[in-house]
Amino acid sequence: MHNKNNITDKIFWVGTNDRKTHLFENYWPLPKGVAYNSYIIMDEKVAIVDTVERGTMETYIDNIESVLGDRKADYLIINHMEPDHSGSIRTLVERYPEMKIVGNKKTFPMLERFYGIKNNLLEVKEGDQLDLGLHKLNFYMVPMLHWPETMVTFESNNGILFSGDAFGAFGTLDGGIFDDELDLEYLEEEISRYYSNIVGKYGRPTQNALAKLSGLDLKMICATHGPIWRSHIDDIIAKYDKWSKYQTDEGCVIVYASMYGNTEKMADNIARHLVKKGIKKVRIHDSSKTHPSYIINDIFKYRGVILGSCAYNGDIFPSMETLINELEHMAIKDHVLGVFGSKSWGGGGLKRLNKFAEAIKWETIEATPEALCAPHAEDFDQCEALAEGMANRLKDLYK
Ligand SMILES: Cc1cc2nc3c(=O)[nH]c(=O)nc-3n(C[C@H](O)[C@H](O)[C@H](O)COP(=O)(O)O)c2cc1C
Repeated sequence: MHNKNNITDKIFWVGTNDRKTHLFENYWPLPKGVAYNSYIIMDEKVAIVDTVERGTMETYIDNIESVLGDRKADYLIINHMEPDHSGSIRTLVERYPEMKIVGNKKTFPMLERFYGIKNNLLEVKEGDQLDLGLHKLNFYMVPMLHWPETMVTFESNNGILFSGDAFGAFGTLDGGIFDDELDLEYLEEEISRYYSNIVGKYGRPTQNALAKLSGLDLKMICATHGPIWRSHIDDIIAKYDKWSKYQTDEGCVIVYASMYGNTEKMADNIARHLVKKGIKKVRIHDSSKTHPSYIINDIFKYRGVILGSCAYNGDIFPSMETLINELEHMAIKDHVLGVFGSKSWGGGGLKRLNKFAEAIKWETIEATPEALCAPHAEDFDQCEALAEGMANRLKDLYK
């Protein structure tokens, strides 16, 4: 690394950008890549905070060496054991065998099982402090944000929170590392998509963590992915608060599964009536074309959700099955749901959507149109009734 990335005169970003990987966790698309952030605190004692995914390890080791020079690392702080952050631990341990590994009681069993490391451990618990000299590291447990062992590290002299995956984002750090150096408009969708898909299931633990950290005087938030927050701290905290309370705006996400266009026609008809009835923010997705991560991200934004599927071999169309499985698994709360479908004989799509409605326990709209082969006038009347029910409910909720 030719440029050292200073955060303060003694703290450095030594992370890496990954523009090669297509799918994060082998599932979530990365159109704008992802950064793995790691930090070094240079003091009487030297501490490294988190590591990077092993695929970018060579760059990472160069980055570390350009900051450390001949010095050795004294501590490695592990806020989170997921392999995109722990993947380089074994290499660091080989390089700095004296280095103490700092984690909590849930960190170390994972460290042993993943990497066979069981020596030189320093266990910390809630409220413990590690003194590096000028820098004091304070540890807070934030379980299930988004793993059981997750903790955060607060450097109290500079007001810097090393937050692990909390406040993270997809997207590489292109030329800058701070929020005010980067184009946040360009990254906006990647910030919310990271929250909704990676952290989104854990609304309650996120709320608990926000309450716990609310007393800290934060000057910077250094997450393990995405920008370092220093100019928009209040904004990102407000967003996390809103998202983790499942608060949404007036609007409706329509998702359809359609092979030959009949179910799609119904979706378009419903959208038209929604807009006519004053709902401006309408987003339509084809479940076979759009990855669930983008649909889930929209569902985290808007209160209304309308799902429609054709019947397929006695059941629902597979791409819609994938989406509703994921919604159920994530247990997203507080939406208004409408469902519709199409069939040519015994059906299957709408039946499955009705089962989903029971399981997810969202408020539902009464009209549930189901066309036989192609939608006809009476089906479009039902589509209008569904749109009207949704629009009225949304207008009522946001008046
Ligand atoms: C491979 C295949 C399997 C189907 N399976 C069923 C079924 O099990 N039950 C049913 O009622 N209709 C079934 N259909 C018919 C479609 O669900 C129906 O024609 C529907 O209107 C298609 O909607 P679309 O034009 O949006 O794709 C099937 C159609 C295809 C092509």
